[in-house]
Amino acid sequence: MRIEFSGKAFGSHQVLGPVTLDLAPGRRLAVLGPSGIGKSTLLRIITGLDGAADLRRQGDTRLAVVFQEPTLLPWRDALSNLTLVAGATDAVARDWLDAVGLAGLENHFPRQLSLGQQRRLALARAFAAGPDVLVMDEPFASLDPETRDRMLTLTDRLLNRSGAGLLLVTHDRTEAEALSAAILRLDGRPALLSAEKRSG
Ligand SMILES: Nc1ncnc2c1ncn2[C@@H]1O[C@H](COP(=O)(O)OP(=O)(O)OP(=O)(O)O)[C@@H](O)[C@H]1O
Repeated sequence: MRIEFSGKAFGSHQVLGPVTLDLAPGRRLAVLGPSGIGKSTLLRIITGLDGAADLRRQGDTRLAVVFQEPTLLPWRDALSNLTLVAGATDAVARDWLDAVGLAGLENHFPRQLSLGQQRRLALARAFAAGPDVLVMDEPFASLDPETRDRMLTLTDRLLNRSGAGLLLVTHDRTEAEALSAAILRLDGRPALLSAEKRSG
């Protein structure tokens, strides 16, 4: 899917310049840039949570989004969080719960799960929706180093298993590298995306 728009302003503040971005299954991209540059704004436009006047989408690519906070339904158990929100069948939901190490916890409510388990549930939910591209907004921020490394390994494995592409927004280049994502820098005023040259 190609996403194109000529810019995004809030009032007189021109945050983003022209953007052209190609997303596809199997293609892994990471957007890096300083705080406040417009990374979340870019992601909100791509996922349709925010608008851009002349936004054009070519191609039909299903996106699933994982935010920094797990955003689960508190009054539904783990299984229902997948079947209701992702629209997965019971069998598909159980399979993804198993893949993230939550087998046996299908009937636990989010508050009965640790924060790490809640994040894995949110990841399972995203994959259970069968996306072509997984979109992640700072999903590993605020995790302790060990949990972060486990989540990175798990995400990499699930991306391989599903064949989905990735669009990751992060401050941290080691996360992009751990997921073998090509790095796009978002920088300048208004901000522009540019591919980072690989050295060596
Ligand atoms: N709804 C809004 N109304 C007005 N200004 C906004 C709005 N959303 C974002 N901005 C401004 O747009 C700029 C980019 O914000 P954005 O949250 O996209 O940055 P970011 O790169 O994601 O930052 P961080 O890495 O700190 O999360 C900021 O100057 C912010 O104040």
